[in-house]
Amino acid sequence: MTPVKPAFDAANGRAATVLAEASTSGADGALGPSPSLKGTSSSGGVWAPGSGRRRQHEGACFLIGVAGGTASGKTTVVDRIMQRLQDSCVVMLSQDSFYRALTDQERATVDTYNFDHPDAFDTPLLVETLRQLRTGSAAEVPVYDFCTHARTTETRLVGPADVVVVEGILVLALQAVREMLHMKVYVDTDDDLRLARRITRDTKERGRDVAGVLKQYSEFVKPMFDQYVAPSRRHADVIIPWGKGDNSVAIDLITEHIRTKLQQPELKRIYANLELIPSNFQIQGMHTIIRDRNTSKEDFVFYADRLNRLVVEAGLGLLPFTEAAVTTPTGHQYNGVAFARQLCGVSIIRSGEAMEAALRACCKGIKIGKILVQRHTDHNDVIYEKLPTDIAERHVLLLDPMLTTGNTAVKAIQILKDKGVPEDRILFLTLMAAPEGIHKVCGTYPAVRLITSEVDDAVDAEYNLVPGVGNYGNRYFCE
Ligand SMILES: O=P(O)(O)OC[C@H]1O[C@H](OP(=O)(O)OP(=O)(O)O)[C@H](O)[C@@H]1O
Repeated sequence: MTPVKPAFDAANGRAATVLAEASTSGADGALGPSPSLKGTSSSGGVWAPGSGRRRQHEGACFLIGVAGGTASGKTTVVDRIMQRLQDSCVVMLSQDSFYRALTDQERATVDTYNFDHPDAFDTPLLVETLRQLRTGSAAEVPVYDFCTHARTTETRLVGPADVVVVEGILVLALQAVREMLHMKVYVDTDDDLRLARRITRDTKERGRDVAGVLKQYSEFVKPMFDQYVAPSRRHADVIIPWGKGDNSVAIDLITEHIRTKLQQPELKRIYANLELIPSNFQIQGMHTIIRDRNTSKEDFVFYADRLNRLVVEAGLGLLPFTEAAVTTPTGHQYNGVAFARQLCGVSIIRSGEAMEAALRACCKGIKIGKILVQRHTDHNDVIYEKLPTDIAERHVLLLDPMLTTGNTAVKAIQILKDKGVPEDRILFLTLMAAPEGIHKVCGTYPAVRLITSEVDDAVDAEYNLVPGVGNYGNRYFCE
């Protein structure tokens, strides 16, 4: 195992140089690489500029995949992204590092070996490496020797990192890799331009002749591009048109998105459908009171109601609106918006009913249905439900102050879906949520929006929130 050297010195612009090395030694759109032309594995397509600096953001890291055809400009795009993220710890991985070692037979006929096919890569190892980096750990990356077409005995330790950028022709084409990525980028460059660049690069930098480049291009690179790389474009979140000049607008948008994500709490980075109400001392103070075992029932209800109101208002703020202009008493026009109609609430019995007053206070005369489900069973045990008959036509504010394992919420949401409510019309409102519950709800229903005022630490062995609030229903209704 060899720790990656902190090769990045952004201040003097070494980034581009190191990336170029990585690219040269890699087999991007490999043309049945001639060993002597592939260089050594010294850079191995692994670049870890951030390894010499401390992570700026704790927790899981943000994974970006950059795909595109051979000579499309992937490494330049990665270079630009990394240069703009100098204040974070960024690691670049090349898919080329994960080439499978050739068998003796494949090595004997290496000129006809298809380096552009998915089978050429050790995808399970790449996925496992990404999984480790994604959870905020370091990972050992294989070092591929392009002369012998085998892995060396060395590995390189990379990460932990705030951001990992993995580039390669097939990173969006391989489903298992794609599913690891938080952001998928495709570099879209005209085919003729790519071929021209490829010929120039391989003849000037790798000593090939034009006929050889064209032969391999037509036999392997182009067919694999058509079959795998080009179709993977549809999986991209961002497609960057990349021609002769840099597309700095696209790079700005991508890096701003990454910056935003890095500043967000870890769960918010993972789930776009999670809405965390921005914390302040008022909110923390109210949570402090309701979580205190010595708080009286009267105070518990008072401050829980205040928090409920905040969560309800935050949920209402996510509903669609229409433009509306009104005239003020002094005759001036005010250009505003009109609320969405067709709402209803659904409370999960019993604690969810404690949020009804807050919803009624915000939405006069709103219809509120009820659901009671059995907690912690493998079955969808609906014990009771009473829902508005036209619920499928409404936006639904689902109320429950505590999200623990997420079992109850998932069952309640499934009931709403079974009644015909589209997922994207369901807002789940809660005061406090455990990470387990957030994973369960946001992961199971990516279009349902989950709004919470605080994220708790965990769930204990008795299925209580940690630190939690105790038995919310008892404290609100009984004690
Ligand atoms: O995410 P889960 O692990 O499913 O747990 C969450 C459920 O637990 C609480 O109800 P509780 O069992 O305390 O019942 P109550 O509301 O009737 O008091 C809470 O109000 C949720 O309904």
